[in-house]
Amino acid sequence: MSTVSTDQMKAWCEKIVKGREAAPDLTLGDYLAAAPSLDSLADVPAGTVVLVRGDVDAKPGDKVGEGDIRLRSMVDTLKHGVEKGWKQVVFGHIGRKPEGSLEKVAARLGELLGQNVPLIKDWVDTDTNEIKLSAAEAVKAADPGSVMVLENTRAYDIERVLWKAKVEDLDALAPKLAAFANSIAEHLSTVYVNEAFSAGSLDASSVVVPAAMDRVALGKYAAGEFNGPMQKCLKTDLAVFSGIKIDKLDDMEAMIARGTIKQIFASGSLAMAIRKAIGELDGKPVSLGAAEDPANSSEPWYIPPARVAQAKEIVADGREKGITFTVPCDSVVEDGSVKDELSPTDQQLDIGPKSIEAFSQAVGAFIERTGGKAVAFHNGVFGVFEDPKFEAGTKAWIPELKRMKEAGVEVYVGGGEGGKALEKYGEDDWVTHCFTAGGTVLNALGSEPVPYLVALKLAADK
Ligand SMILES: Nc1ncnc2c1ncn2[C@@H]1O[C@H](COP(=O)(O)OP(=O)(O)O)[C@@H](O)[C@H]1O
Ligand SMILES: O=C(OP(=O)(O)O)[C@H](O)COP(=O)(O)O
Repeated sequence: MSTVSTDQMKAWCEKIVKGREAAPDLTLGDYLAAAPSLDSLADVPAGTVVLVRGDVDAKPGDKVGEGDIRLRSMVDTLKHGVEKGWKQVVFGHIGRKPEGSLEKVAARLGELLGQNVPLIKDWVDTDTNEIKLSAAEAVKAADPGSVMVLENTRAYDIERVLWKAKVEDLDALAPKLAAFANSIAEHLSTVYVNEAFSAGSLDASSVVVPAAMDRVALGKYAAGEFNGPMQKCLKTDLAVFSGIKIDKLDDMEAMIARGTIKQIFASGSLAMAIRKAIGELDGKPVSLGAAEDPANSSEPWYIPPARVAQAKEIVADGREKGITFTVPCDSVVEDGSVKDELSPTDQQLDIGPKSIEAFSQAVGAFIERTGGKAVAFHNGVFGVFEDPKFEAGTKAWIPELKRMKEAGVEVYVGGGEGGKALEKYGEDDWVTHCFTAGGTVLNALGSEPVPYLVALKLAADK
């Protein structure tokens, strides 16, 4: 059994927390080449306990097929383990809060696998961060070929301690994280599979537990997504960035640097930074309204001056490379009215009708220019689409994806809210492929490595 010392854990976590900074030259391809495949575990004998970090953040509906796409993504890997006679222990998070339960998820996994999938509710001693012996006994007593689920990892603080950790915090955190990982290795297993494609946060179950494992592997679904559709997206011609997370500008920069993008559509709240940048470059000042008022600096839609400066560099550099930028020219504000220019108190919550028309025309021009021989990647939503008052931009955009696909364009949709909008306003077959993950896809295509791939590489390199 592997045991990780506190110093080793500290060094491990430092690499995880630093991400790209720790290994600036590594690409997605390097991480994928390093991550062992499920087939590499062919010699693991029947009866072995195998940990599966699962993509269990799902809300199963009444029927199979509803709200369980991430659970279905795990079926091939889990069936493989059942056939091998492994005792598989699925663990992972549901939602952001500690209260979420995996009860429905375990039941739906049972339906998908055609076998009883029990939930082990109480499995970490919160004083010591070690595995409770009752949970270890339950796993030991399970039959070969069984599948169990451990209750929501985020119920325990240890799962979340790296989320906001800085390198200087690691002295205090390393002993606790080492205790957790070592206890899992001692009482559950040292064989670990990651089949949690969307779990891109710094959860201990994704990025720390591999430190104490003897064998690790990337699940079949995740490997297929990274090696298949993701590779197409790495060569996208058109990138659509939308939504509220302004740090997507970092990903835009990284994608542009890869050299294939010829056209960018920016929409939603984050597009305001690009719109202002274009205004400044072209001598036509643009107001961001409430989004540029420092009084709102703690709001998720606040756009700091540094982001406008970054957007200016992106646009100036992009134009030199021949990239065209399409951004909204009007906005829907809080009271539902449409404005070309925002007053200092207006908050932009959707794009207006002129912008909808402009994006549609730009899609037409893209299809004409490429003859449909192109790849398009879409991320995010064009407004607060959950509220009918602010859904028009997103609702009108989704059929444009269908239009592109029908013209021959390969259309990929990053999961997250963009995926939800496709579900709400379109059909699966309107696009070539919709990912089951939002953040992970942007990490893989953008500026930061996918944390769990970093951990699998570190484990494989041990
Ligand atoms: N002005 C806005 N434009 C777009 N989305 C917004 C805006 N204000 C708030 N949002 C919210 O941001 C979320 C989508 O943005 P984001 O989280 O960046 O997308 P994703 O989850 O696809 O990465 C949605 O819930 C949306 O309602
Ligand atoms: O829903 C998820 O990702 P997504 O919103 O990026 O698609 C994953 O469960 C990750 O969730 P997290 O962002 O709470 O770590």
